[in-house]
Amino acid sequence: MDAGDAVVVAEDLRKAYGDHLAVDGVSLSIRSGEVFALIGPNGAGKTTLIRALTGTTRPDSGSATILGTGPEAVDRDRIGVLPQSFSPPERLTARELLAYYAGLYDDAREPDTVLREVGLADAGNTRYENLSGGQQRRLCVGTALVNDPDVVIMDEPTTGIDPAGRRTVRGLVDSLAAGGTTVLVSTHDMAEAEGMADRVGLLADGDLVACDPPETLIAEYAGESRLVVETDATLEGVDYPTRTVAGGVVVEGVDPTGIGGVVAALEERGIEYTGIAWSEPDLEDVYMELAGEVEGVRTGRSGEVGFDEADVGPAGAGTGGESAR
Ligand SMILES: Nc1ncnc2c1ncn2[C@@H]1O[C@H](COP(=O)(O)OP(=O)(O)OP(=O)(O)O)[C@@H](O)[C@H]1O
Repeated sequence: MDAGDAVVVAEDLRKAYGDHLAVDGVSLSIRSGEVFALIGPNGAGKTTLIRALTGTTRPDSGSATILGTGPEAVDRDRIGVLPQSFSPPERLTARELLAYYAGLYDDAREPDTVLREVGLADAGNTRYENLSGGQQRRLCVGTALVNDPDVVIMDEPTTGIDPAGRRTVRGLVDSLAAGGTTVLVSTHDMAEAEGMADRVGLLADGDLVACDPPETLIAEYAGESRLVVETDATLEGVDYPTRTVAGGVVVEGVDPTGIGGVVAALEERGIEYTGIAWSEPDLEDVYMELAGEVEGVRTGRSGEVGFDEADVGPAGAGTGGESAR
């Protein structure tokens, strides 16, 4: 990447709380107009990294740069930030609240335009405290966009927002990026990250363990598309490698044209099954491959990760007591 093109830059950022290293020497560079999604387990360091990048926490070492300057010196008119925890004045209506934040900038957008964008056109006169949790979060997203920023940094913008609202936010991010805005978001929604981001960075234990376009990560870490047969039986005589997981058998290396052959083999051998599911590798598989074991360690249940999560994941990921890494 051309260094001059970089809009948000972390260089060897490090931040510890006591003896816990929350961010352990992270370097990344987000270019102009790029949508970058940060993913990773709870406590991985996403918020700490975002706070260091936006100047709300001081890193112990390393540097953060936004639009060519330190976060404390960046032109506030050019940046929109949505923190993970954000408590705006509760007694203001949605419209008043956007007008209040708009008033903090030299140049700002019409509150009603922003209300429409975040799907709150009908809630302009409702006090913040009387909005639902998801509506409040939508409004908070709006406050980050009210100054028409060049760089938008949002920590879990869609947490608490319903599926249709998530699509709205995703559409917003798409149109921001189409207009040249640089966007950094953190999210626990893998489909959202995969769908909206040009690049995804996965943080685990304060380390940026992977950072690439979603399709590159999927090709590298997510394994093959696979067929999951829900059965108690073992599958003999199927022309593909299989592995038994909780609740069924994963048939690997089948392409869609091979599904019929597998079903025929099951019928021929009288193998009972309750369902068959086809699964394409996706970013959730990447997550489970690179960070899935964290949950097993935390819960003391390594190797017992649920069927939906790891068992339908890449070959060898989190099943049968194997390490996910
Ligand atoms: N102000 C703080 N004081 C002490 N420890 C902190 C503080 N902020 C964060 N931590 C610790 O730093 C680590 C990283 O936390 P952080 O909030 O950055 O994680 P995260 O990836 O954003 O998690 P989540 O997905 O749950 O939001 C955690 O172990 C957390 O307990």
